[in-house]
Amino acid sequence: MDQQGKQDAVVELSSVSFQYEDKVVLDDVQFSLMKGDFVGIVGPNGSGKSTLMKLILGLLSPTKGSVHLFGQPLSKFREWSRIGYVAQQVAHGAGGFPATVREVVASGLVGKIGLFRRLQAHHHKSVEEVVERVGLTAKLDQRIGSLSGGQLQRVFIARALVAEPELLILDEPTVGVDQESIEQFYGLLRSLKEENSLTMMIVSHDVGVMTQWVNKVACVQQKIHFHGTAHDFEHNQEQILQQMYGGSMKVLSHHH
Ligand SMILES: Nc1ncnc2c1ncn2[C@@H]1O[C@H](COP(=O)(O)OP(=O)(O)OP(=O)(O)O)[C@@H](O)[C@H]1O
Repeated sequence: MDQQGKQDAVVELSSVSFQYEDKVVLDDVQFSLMKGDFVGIVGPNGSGKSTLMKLILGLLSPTKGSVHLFGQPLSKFREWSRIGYVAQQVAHGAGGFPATVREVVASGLVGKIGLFRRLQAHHHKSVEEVVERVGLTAKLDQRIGSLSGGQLQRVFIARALVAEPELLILDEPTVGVDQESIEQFYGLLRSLKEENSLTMMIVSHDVGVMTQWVNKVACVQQKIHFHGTAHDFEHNQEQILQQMYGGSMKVLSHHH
């Protein structure tokens, strides 16, 4: 990659290997995420997708190779508020949790303003604006336990966005969300991405729907089996998925 290319890389993994004790999970992986990309990560269960994300989030360090975030090596990187993360949700896991939408979204500011500082008026305003943006103003002071799976997911997106990250990483965000809400959810992600010039990375098992919305796809199974445009993925997907899933996978495509 040339120098200009490197400067535009939000994430860059060079020859990265990772193993848990004696189990090799990622082997000599090259992966880059360029500014403005919306990348979908595809791979069978246990193929290393979450591990890849944890390496990018600095939760794990590579056994070999290097990770660069916004052009800086992982070991030096401190600007974690530039990265927003929406973790995998256990469907309706928030059931009895007593916090309100406002409180959960405000908790996304902790990394930026510190745990024990009080929220200022402009922080409250940011919370209200982002809640409005995800269409939940009417629920602002309701407990999250009373929300549907799709609404809850939007609360977690708002929490990740309130600190104004440049990179948003989503792990299986559509689990427990009904089909109609999934389409709306991707539509919302796309507009948020455009409005905020976000770079996004999403892991989803729902390959047929996800690949309709992203512009790049990376297929992970210990190695990166494919890393290219969603268009090229779509044209070669039978072959790519056959190679990764051994023929046990059928993809249902949705066209808009
Ligand atoms: N803390 C750990 N200690 C040991 N092995 C682990 C640990 N975490 C994950 N693994 C193993 O590493 C491999 C890759 O796991 P990873 O969670 O990255 O896969 P994944 O592609 O995200 O899977 P899924 O689609 O099921 O979420 C799996 O075989 C898993 O069992």
